[in-house]
Order: sequence, then C-alpha cells, then structure tokens
Amino acid sequence: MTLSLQTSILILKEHHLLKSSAVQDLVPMEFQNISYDSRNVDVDSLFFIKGEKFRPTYLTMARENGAIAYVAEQPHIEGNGMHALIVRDVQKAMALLSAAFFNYPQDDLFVVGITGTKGKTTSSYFLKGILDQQNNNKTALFSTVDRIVGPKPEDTFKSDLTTPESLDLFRDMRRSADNGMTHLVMEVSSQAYKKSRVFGLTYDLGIFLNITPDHIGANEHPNFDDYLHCKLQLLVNSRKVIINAETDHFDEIYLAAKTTTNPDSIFTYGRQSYKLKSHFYQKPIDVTFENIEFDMAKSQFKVTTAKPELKISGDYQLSLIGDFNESNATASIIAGNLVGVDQSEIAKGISEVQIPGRMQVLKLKNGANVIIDYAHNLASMRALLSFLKTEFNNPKMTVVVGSPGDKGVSRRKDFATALNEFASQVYLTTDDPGFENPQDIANEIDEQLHHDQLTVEIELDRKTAIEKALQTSQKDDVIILAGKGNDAYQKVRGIDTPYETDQVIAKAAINAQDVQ
Ligand SMILES: CC(=O)N[C@H]1[C@@H](OP(=O)(O)OP(=O)(O)OC[C@H]2O[C@@H](n3ccc(=O)[nH]c3=O)[C@H](O)[C@@H]2O)O[C@H](CO)[C@@H](O)[C@@H]1O[C@H](C)C(=O)N[C@@H](C)C(=O)N[C@H](CCC(=O)O)C(=O)O
Ligand SMILES: Nc1ncnc2c1ncn2[C@@H]1O[C@H](COP(=O)(O)OP(=O)(O)OP(=O)(O)O)[C@@H](O)[C@H]1O
Repeated sequence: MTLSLQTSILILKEHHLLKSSAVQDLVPMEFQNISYDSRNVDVDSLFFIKGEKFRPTYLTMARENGAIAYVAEQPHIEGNGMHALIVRDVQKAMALLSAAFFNYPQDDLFVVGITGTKGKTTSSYFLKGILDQQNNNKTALFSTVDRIVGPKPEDTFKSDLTTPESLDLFRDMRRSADNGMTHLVMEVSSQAYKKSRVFGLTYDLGIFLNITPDHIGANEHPNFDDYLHCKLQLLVNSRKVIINAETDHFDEIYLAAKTTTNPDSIFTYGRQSYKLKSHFYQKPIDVTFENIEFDMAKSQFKVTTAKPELKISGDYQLSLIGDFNESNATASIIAGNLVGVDQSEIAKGISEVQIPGRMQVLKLKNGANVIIDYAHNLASMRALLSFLKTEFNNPKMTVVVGSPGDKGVSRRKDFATALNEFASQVYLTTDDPGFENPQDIANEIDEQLHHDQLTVEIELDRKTAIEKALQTSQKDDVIILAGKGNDAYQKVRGIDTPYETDQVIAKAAINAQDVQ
C-alpha cells in the first residue's frame, strides 16, 4: 500500500480540512507507511499527531524512525525539513487518509455497523453466526471482545477498543478483504463518532438497538444529547437501517435515519405485545417477536412479519437465555435477510451462537445456578435481574459486582438502585479500579444500599468474593457474577493485571465442591 503526498493534499482540500502545507524538495513524495504512534513508525512514513498526551519528542522519534511527513493541527519545529500538512481536524484527516492508504477496503466488503447502549456485542456475534452460514465463515468481526480478520486461528485477536482507531480500522478491513472475507460486522461505539474514527465510512446496513444514559463523564460525553447525537451518526451514514421500535428516543432516531435513507429501506422491530407511541412513525412495526419458552440453556421465540420482502417469519432457538437476547437476535435476523440469507440458514446460524461472558450458565451440585454476564450499567443490570427474577420464579439472588474507576461514576448509584430492587445478597468487589481505590468505590455503592433488606459484604479480592458467593449458596439460588464478562484482566493503575476470568474461577470452585 502507498499514498502520494499530492493525493493526500487533494483529499484534504476536497474535504476542506487543509489549513496549510509545507512541501519539501528533497524527501520522497510517496508514503510507504502511515502511523499515529512514533514507536511503530517505519521508513518513508506519514505520521499523525493527535491526542492530549502527545509530546513533541514523539515527532522527533517518529522522524528518526523514518517519518518523512506529518499531519497535525499546528506546525511543530521538531518537524522542520519534513512535509507538513496542517489540518483543521487531525482525527478526520487520519480517517480519510487511512481509507485512501488502504485503498478503500470498505468497497471490498459488505459492511454492517451496529450501535446501541447495550447488545452490540451480542447482536454482532448473532449476525456473524448467520452470515457465516451463507459465506462459509467469511464474516469479519470487529467487536469489543474479539477482532476477526480472516479464517485462520491467528486472524482472531483480542480487541483493544470497541471500534478501532481509524487507521487500525481501515488496516484491519483491508486485511479482512485480502484474507478473503466478504462481509464485516462491526460494533460502532458513540466514541467512534466523537473521535471521528469512522469519519467518511458508509455502512451497507446500520442497526440501532437502544439508547439509555451511559458513557457520560469527563473522558467520554459531556451530556446525554452529545451521546445521542454521536450514536445517530450511524444512521445518517447507512444505506439501509434497522431500528428497535422499543428504544427510548425512537422518534428522534427514526427521523435521523429518514434524513438520508428512504423510508422503504428502514425496518423496525419490537415484541408483539409492544404498542409503539410515536408522533412520526405512523406504520405498524415491521417485524414482531414473542417468546415461546426459556429453559436453562436456551430460549425459543417466534418472529412474524407482514412485510412481503422479508421472509423471516418462523420459530427460532438461541443457545442463550435472556428476553433482551431475543430482541438482539431479531435485529440480526432481519439483517441476515437483508444480506440475502435464507430463513432456514438464519435459524441454523443463530441457534449455535455463544458469546464469551454473556449469559453463561453454570450449575452447582446443590442445584443453584450461576450466571456469568457482562451487565455493567443500570439498563443491563435491570434487564438481567428482572429477567432472572421472573424466569427463576423469584429466587434468592446473590450478586457479585464492582464498579470501574476513573469512568462511569454514575454506575455506582445505578448498581445500588438495581440491587435494592432485585437482590437479596451482595458481594461488593473489584472491577477495573484504574487509578481509584477499590475500597472507596465499594463504599460508594454500599452507602446507597438498603441494608435492612440486603445482606452486604465487601470482599475486594474478586476471586474470593466469587468463591464465598458460591459456598454460601443453597438449592434454587441464583448467583450472578456481573460486569466483567470474559475479561481476563483487571485494569489497575494503567496496567492490565492478569485475572483468571469469572468463568474459570467459578468452574474451579464448582469442581472443588464436587470432589469434597
Ligand atoms: C478518549 C479516547 O477516545 N482516547 C483514545 C485515543 O487517545 P488519544 O488520541 O487521546 O491519544 P493519547 O492517549 O492522548 O496519546 C497521544 C498520541 O501519542 C502517541 N504516542 C504515545 C506514546 C509514544 O511513545 N509515542 C506516540 O506517538 C499515541 O499513539 C497517541 O496517538 O486514541 C487511542 C488510540 O490511538 C485510544 O487508545 C484512546 O482510547 C482510550 C484508551 C479509551 O479507553 N477510550 C474509550 C473511552 C473508548 O473509546 N471506548 C469506546 C467504547 C465505549 C462503549 O462501550 O460504548 C470504544 O470504542 O472502545
Ligand atoms: N438489548 C439489551 N437490552 C438491555 N440489556 C442488554 C441487551 N443486550 C444485552 N444486554 C445486557 O448487557 C450486557 C452486555 O451486552 P453486550 O456485550 O452485547 O452489549 P454491548 O453493547 O456490546 O456493551 P458494551 O458497550 O458495554 O461493550 C449483557 O451481558 C446483558 O446483561
């Protein structure tokens, strides 16, 4: 891959991003590499200067490592003698130049973007399971959990961000296409739009699952309006759109979709019993679903549609429980159809999907159930606990949970709210404390718990907390290990400290009980 200086200037001018440029005579005019990290700069590179933590010495290092040009929002003397492209917005410039450098990989893939406060990862895995049926495992996946850029085991790796930085995004799209992948399912976070990681990208299909207040704080969104605004951008940039009719702010979401997408290409869904109250959307919901049955390992549900072009009516089974997963699945089923997968293949593909750390069920010898789940905000914790309460007939629920440091501070109060509503017993523990003291975080949750209704213990060692919750369980109890999903680390003072995972710890504790 290469990109010329002249083409870069043209692209930036075309998008009104170029403030000024300094072109040198003696250095090459063609970039062989691009990078935003001085530690990864190679010969004849274009270097992007971005981020609050940027230090001028990084430019010096980049130059020593082979950078011949830089893109930045202001000139830097460390770059004297290099080509300099001074732009209005370096994140947007990086997205556009990365797409060009990697030769517009989105044109070689069918790209589906999924956004929502909750359910992105789950719906992405469902859709990959469906599409893989048709394209013989050629679906790339960019999710919070895994990034899959090809069919071989070495093409799957752990993600750092939900939506990658633009340069990494277009690079991994190119790798996916070159590895023979035909489709890409990607989670699109609100931060991806806030930080212009997906600037200029058009999705063949965009899915909007839901929105509730989250990700509001110093390092994320200043307020809910900003959060919603960023999420709506997915719809404005999608050729076809699927929207959950049950989501809060449906009218605003539908209107955003309609600004760029013909209403015939916008599909809505909701549960059969749901009555949509909308000022703008006068049609009935296009696709409805209803539960048939849950058991410990699976859920069965029915999908109905009166839209002739959607041939998806029928019964479906998931290897996951949770009424919210039927909603996630319905979005993926509609998407599968719009991509051209047959109903029978959709049903087969979705039935086998399991997702690391989402609604995994283990059984204790005494008959109690352990649920390992990634619920880590108010909406998901409520959805999870209210589902389990109904499903297991008002069981005693013990929840092992912590709240992260440095972000999502409102979650501490939110967890207390959900625990007060549903739990009987709580172990407050550690979950990515970052630069905060986990004891202080636990105390903040604890102060808001109703101690007259709940048994509460603060046990900061998460492994011990899980073991205690399992040891004290009785028949028919439900123990919920919440918030960490399949994470194999605890983020402590800027370092990902290895952690066995909730699942490994719970399984070991169950096995130890079995041999006692
Ligand atoms: C707020 C935010 O979006 N930050 C992201 C952003 O950081 P940044 O541009 O501010 O960069 P920085 O950390 O200040 O560093 C400055 C620059 O110096 C460079 N550098 C650094 C050291 C060096 O020796 N040489 C060098 O050149 C770095 O590569 C970087 O380009 O770009 C970095 C990659 O270039 C990201 O890792 C980082 O994500 C942070 C860690 C993060 O956690 N972001 C979260 C909030 C996020 O984006 N989450 C969403 C999911 C939210 C949801 O669940 O919905 C996501 O999509 O993952
Ligand atoms: N549609 C939904 N509505 C409410 N809660 C949900 C929904 N889908 C999943 N959940 C809950 O949210 C948790 C996280 O789900 P998932 O990982 O699919 O969401 P996500 O959008 O990718 O989350 P995040 O942005 O936090 O990574 C699940 O473990 C489950 O408890």
